[in-house]
Amino acid sequence: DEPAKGAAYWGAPSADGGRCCATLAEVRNNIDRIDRELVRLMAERQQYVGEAGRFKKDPASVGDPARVDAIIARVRADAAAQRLDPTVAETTFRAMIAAFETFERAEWGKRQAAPAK
Ligand SMILES: O=C(O)C(=O)C[C@]1(C(=O)O)C=C[C@@H](O)C=C1
Repeated sequence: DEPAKGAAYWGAPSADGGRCCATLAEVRNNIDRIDRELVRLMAERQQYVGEAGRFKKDPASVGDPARVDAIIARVRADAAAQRLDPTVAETTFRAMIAAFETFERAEWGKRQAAPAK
């Protein structure tokens, strides 16, 4: 694939300073690269979420709406500063945290069933 010579028609600079993308395959290669990084970071996040569960007295205490609100406020501000649509950021993080809460509750239950020696 040859790179596009000019900026994206919808505004400059586009992705990679207007150098990307001449083809849909080029767009998707970049999305795949970014997704691999996101998965790596989510795996690291999951380890800390599991740790957080050690400080909760029961599975019903796993969810902490005040903490979630604080995360969302920070994420929206960070998103705006980095030109990520804040609504995309909030929707993604709310879904991610909900999934991690389910994970954290399950881990809590596993620890009860098989406590560390
Ligand atoms: O900070 C915590 O207490 C967590 O358990 C982590 C986490 C998160 O995924 O960030 C998950 C559940 C809570 O609702 C709040 C935040």
